[in-house]
Amino acid sequence: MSTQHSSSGSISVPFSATTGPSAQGQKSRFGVDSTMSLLVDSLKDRLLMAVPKKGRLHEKCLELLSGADIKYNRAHRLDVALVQNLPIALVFLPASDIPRFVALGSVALGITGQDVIAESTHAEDITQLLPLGFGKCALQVQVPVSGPIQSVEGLSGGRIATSFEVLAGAFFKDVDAKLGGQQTTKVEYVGGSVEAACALGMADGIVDLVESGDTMRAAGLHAIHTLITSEAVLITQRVPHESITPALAPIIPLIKSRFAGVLAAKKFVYASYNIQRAKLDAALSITPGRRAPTVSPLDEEGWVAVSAMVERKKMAEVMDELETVGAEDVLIFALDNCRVGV
Ligand SMILES: Nc1ncnc2c1ncn2[C@@H]1O[C@H](COP(=O)(O)OP(=O)(O)OP(=O)(O)O)[C@@H](O)[C@H]1O
Ligand SMILES: O=P(O)(O)OC[C@H]1O[C@H](OP(=O)(O)OP(=O)(O)O)[C@H](O)[C@@H]1O
Repeated sequence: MSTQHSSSGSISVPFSATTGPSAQGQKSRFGVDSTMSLLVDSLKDRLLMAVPKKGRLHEKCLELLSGADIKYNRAHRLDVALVQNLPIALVFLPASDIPRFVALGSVALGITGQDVIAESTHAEDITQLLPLGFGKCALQVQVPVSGPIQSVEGLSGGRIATSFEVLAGAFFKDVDAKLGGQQTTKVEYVGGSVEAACALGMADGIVDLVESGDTMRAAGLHAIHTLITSEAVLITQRVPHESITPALAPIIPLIKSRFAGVLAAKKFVYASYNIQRAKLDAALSITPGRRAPTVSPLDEEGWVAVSAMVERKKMAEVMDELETVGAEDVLIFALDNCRVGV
């Protein structure tokens, strides 16, 4: 879908709504059909938040919204959805367009990858509010495992295929300059399936994202340098846009705080156990809690109950150690949500 966007602070009307056939057959004098004009009206008092409409980040974003109790109905084919329980409208956009929409103030908040922020020309106008712990990957220079070139210096003067022409261009400009500036590396844009470029003879190396490395290895490539690492982040404008009224401004920290709660609930579990008071010090050194553990007397002489937050990834190890020091009735509870920061 092609989208008009403006820096006016209000969401632009999707292009198809102004030019395509009206769903209701009824066009306003501005050429916007009545359904869309109602939608545009209802956006006026809402904070706009951009969410990747497809790709690697989409599903994870929907899970995050659900965890943060952001409820909405998205009509079929419509890229705007009104949130039912907060004055927010979600705008579904390609991840790579979100930095621009946020930087220009067309939307107040957005979720996208740090890689596409770095690749955009708007990085300086964007504040990263919260890393979200998913969409983790690295932008790497890759070459054929058995090829003649095995260093970034060796690629200087050659051909590079990438979807990240800004970052790759700047990187190889630097490499060329360090080698005396006699040769220029040619960085060419490829929209997807970048890994095929070397095998097809159109590039000596590529710059692309790597997570598990499966795609890279399947193409007979390996990484020889990392340009940046990336994960999904919640972003806003560096200088808040005028459309963010005093009534809407508190929504930004509210969303950040809700998202942080969802992340913390995934990161921690709640441990509870009983132990003899004589063995308490040893147990507390295993479960110090985030601030301090809760210790309550039990209705049995010499025994206490302890509860504390424990990092989920250390859960099994902590249970083993607690058992060793004499803890009994060790229980672990998953957290649905919490507010403890991450
Ligand atoms: N393999 C991966 N593992 C984890 N995160 C990734 C991976 N590939 C991409 N990402 C993250 O997801 C973002 C979107 O990538 P994706 O390829 O899904 O985009 P897309 O919206 O489908 O765009 P395109 O139209 O280029 O395919 C990337 O900018 C990056 O932050
Ligand atoms: O290291 P891996 O876990 O294999 O992931 C890396 C792949 O993921 C991304 O592409 P994606 O599959 O999103 O599709 P694309 O090639 O169309 O961009 C990226 O461009 C790599 O191709």
